[in-house]
Amino acid sequence: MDTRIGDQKGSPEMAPKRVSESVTSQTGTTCTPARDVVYIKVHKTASSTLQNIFYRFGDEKDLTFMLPANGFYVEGVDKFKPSGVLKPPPGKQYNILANHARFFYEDFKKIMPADTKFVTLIREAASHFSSVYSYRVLKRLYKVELEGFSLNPKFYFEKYDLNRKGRVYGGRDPELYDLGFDKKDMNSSTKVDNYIKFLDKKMDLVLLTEYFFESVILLKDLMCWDLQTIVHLNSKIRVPLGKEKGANTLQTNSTKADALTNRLNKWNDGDFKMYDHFNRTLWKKIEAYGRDRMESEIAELKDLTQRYEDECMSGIKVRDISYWSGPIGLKEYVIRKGKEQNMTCKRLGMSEPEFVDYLQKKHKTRLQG
Ligand SMILES: Nc1ncnc2c1ncn2[C@@H]1O[C@H](COP(=O)(O)OS(=O)(=O)O)[C@@H](OP(=O)(O)O)[C@H]1O
Repeated sequence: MDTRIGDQKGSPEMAPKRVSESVTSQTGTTCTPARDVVYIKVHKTASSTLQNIFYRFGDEKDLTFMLPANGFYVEGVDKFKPSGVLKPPPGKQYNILANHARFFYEDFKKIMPADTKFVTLIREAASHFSSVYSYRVLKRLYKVELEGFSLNPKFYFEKYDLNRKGRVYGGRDPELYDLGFDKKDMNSSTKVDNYIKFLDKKMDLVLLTEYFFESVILLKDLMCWDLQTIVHLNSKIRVPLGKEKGANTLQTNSTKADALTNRLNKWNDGDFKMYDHFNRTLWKKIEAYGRDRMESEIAELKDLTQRYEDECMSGIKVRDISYWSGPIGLKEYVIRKGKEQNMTCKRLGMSEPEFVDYLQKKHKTRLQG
């Protein structure tokens, strides 16, 4: 396999493969890379790390993204709002949705090509909730720190959140909410169970944050992609700033932390159940894929990623987001001098806001013909 870190403008052997080119796997089977995908980007699940993979793939191949007309969110709280997204260029159909959007299966199914794959990424419930609580500074909404909230979540939820309407939500079972489940039904275990069954039927793959490497290898297999496509650098890694270090984050290795985790899991019992279900299905898929094969591909992916990082990046910087999200920053990458025009490096190093802005501009240029 040619793993040179190329630039689209470089010599032919360095150019990324055309979409229609087939890929031969290590087991010798041949397939044609899929290019139509709806990725439901659930908040705080490492979703930006995964999004960068879809963005790079689609941008390299000049595919058509379903992009918000403004900002990062595909609008629609109860139903999809077509006016909130940029239209496809004349004669084109959308290929990829990889922005935050609630899961409106029927609407997306109608607009996307027939062979579209549906995928999502979810995270273990308690650490997810704690990440959401910190990032969205939910102590401002609930007027209490995470620990206090966890002692009586129903009270705070019903007082401050139940009747609020909005795309962004962190009250109870936020992952199920992003995946389209109605927050008023969170109390019904039958409805939760049925919704998990529905997701199981509609999703071609549910990735798990905690097994990110295994998950992206399965994604590669589902999409018939090569290893380069799933190289990734981690995005939105929180860096505490100032003296509030550690506030509202889930500490590990203490009885107090275990008790908090248990309370958060209990409160988010829908997300907990959903994770448990898809944890089992993921491991079945890993077994079917072959553990040895999985391990060796993960090792190869890690090596390759390290090569990309060494060749493209000279270090990291911290984007201060304390103006809205409390005293935290997000880790971002600094492109090595001389690599600024190398599209492979540029795409890999772009943060979500930079990439969305770049894709929106590119899309609008295509709309003008
Ligand atoms: N590869 C990989 N594996 C495991 N965890 C990872 C990975 N990449 C990012 N992260 C963690 O994901 C959190 C950010 O999630 P998102 O990118 O979904 O955030 S956002 O919704 O787009 O704001 C954030 O978690 P918290 O620090 O707990 O908030 C990141 O540290």
